[in-house]
Amino acid sequence: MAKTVLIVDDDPTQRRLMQAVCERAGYFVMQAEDGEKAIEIMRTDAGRGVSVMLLDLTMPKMGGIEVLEDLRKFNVDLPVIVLTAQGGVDTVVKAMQAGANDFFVKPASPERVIVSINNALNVTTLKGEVSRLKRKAENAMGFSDVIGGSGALSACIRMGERAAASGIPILITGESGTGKEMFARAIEGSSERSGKPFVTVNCGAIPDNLVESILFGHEKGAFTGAVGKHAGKFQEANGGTIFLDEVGELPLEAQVKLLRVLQEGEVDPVGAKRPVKVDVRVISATNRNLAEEVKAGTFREDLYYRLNVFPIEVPPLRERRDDIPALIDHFIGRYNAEESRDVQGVRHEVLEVLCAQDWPGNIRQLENTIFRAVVLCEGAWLSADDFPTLTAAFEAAGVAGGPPLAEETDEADGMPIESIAATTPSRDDPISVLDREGHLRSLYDIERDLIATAIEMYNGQMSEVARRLGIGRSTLYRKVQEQGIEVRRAS
Ligand SMILES: Nc1ncnc2c1ncn2[C@@H]1O[C@H](COP(=O)(O)OP(=O)(O)OP(=O)(O)O)[C@@H](O)[C@H]1O
Repeated sequence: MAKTVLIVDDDPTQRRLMQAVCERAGYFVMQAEDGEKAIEIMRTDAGRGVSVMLLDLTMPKMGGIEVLEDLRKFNVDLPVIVLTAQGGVDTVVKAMQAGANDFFVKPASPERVIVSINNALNVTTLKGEVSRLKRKAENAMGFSDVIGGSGALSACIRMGERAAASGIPILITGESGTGKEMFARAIEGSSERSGKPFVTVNCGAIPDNLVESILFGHEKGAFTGAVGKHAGKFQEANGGTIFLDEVGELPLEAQVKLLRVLQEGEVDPVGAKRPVKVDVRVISATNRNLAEEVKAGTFREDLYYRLNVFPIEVPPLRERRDDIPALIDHFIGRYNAEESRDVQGVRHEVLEVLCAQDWPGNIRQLENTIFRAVVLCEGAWLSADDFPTLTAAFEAAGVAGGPPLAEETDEADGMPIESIAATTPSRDDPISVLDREGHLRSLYDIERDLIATAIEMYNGQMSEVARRLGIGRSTLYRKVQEQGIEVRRAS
């Protein structure tokens, strides 16, 4: 999703110029004609969508420094880039002291403006990523780290929040990669055990003969190879939480011992004379049907009831497709930060195909797909070419790869532009409202054809195109960007 820039300037010409520069780089734009209006916007819901502010320092009524000071009282994080007519050191120092992130002296080149905005956004993303990793390292992740607001996920989050408020044993079920461990971490981070140890055990990955010693510990010499005393995962997790992933894979003997830990709150290290008291919250997870395992005799019924006191089922991604755009945005931000890349988002038509996939490997698969796409991407927006494993899906949807969006220009720059959309109709082929089977085409498709036709008819004169279509130029640029209408300079 494109980020939004709020332009605050009392000069309408400056605002229009900046708007054109930002929109050409793929940003959404909001405008405020004075400082008071800017503060008003930032205090509303619309302000929450703003990612960076371009702020003129010299304005009547409320100057830029005053705006900054006011803003920092309720929003310390928003990156603010100040514009000044005079490059006096004093003014710049004052602005930086008031919390500006960067400055430039007017008139600035479009490249300078965009580099400054991109840098500010990259710093925000990096800060977010650092704080997420810090929370993870400190076992203090919360439900705000769980991305997605679909109905299916929200219900799960509400359950998780309730469970976090008590010490009740939780069984998280769901397909592989749906985020079961992430939920377990969010539960611990939202509970009074936040910041305490969080120990993950993949029960399916431990050899049968070592399960007991790894979970419950052993004394020196308890068995051949036990050269030293070992505390085991439960003692390691003392005071915090143990996450037993794939709990259905535990051998029956270990299941008996686990039941004892849950009932008595103590572990029996192998070869030890006395049990050891532990205070551990148990969260277990499985992608198997444990009730079936109980019927088949491979999982103890008493342990099943003990673990399954508070079940939470994390739905597969295909049942919460509404979450896909936000997850993609999140992963683009993460991999931009990790790989020092500057990908802005996904082209609209590409996003549609991504949302339509079933993602059998769930969020893990989506995450890895975005990681690879960010590394492959050569432009600012992820295109079909960046998803080589989904070529067939893009072909079936009629989505072509193609070069990255070229920089647009308009009549103000004295350079005509021409637009070529995959579906651009010619002038002799008026836009049809019906498809080949005689059914109504979607509004989206008709609109895209109309815009492409208008750009072609009016030779890329964007003001004229916008006027003819009866929409603002910023809306026109946004639609061109969103609808993947390729725009390139005429030769
Ligand atoms: N809601 C979410 N928001 C952001 N990232 C998520 C979300 N859910 C899962 N992830 C990410 O997806 C990846 C897989 O998640 P996780 O390991 O929690 O899944 P799992 O269900 O425990 O998988 P498995 O069953 O294979 O162990 C992780 O990198 C995790 O950070």
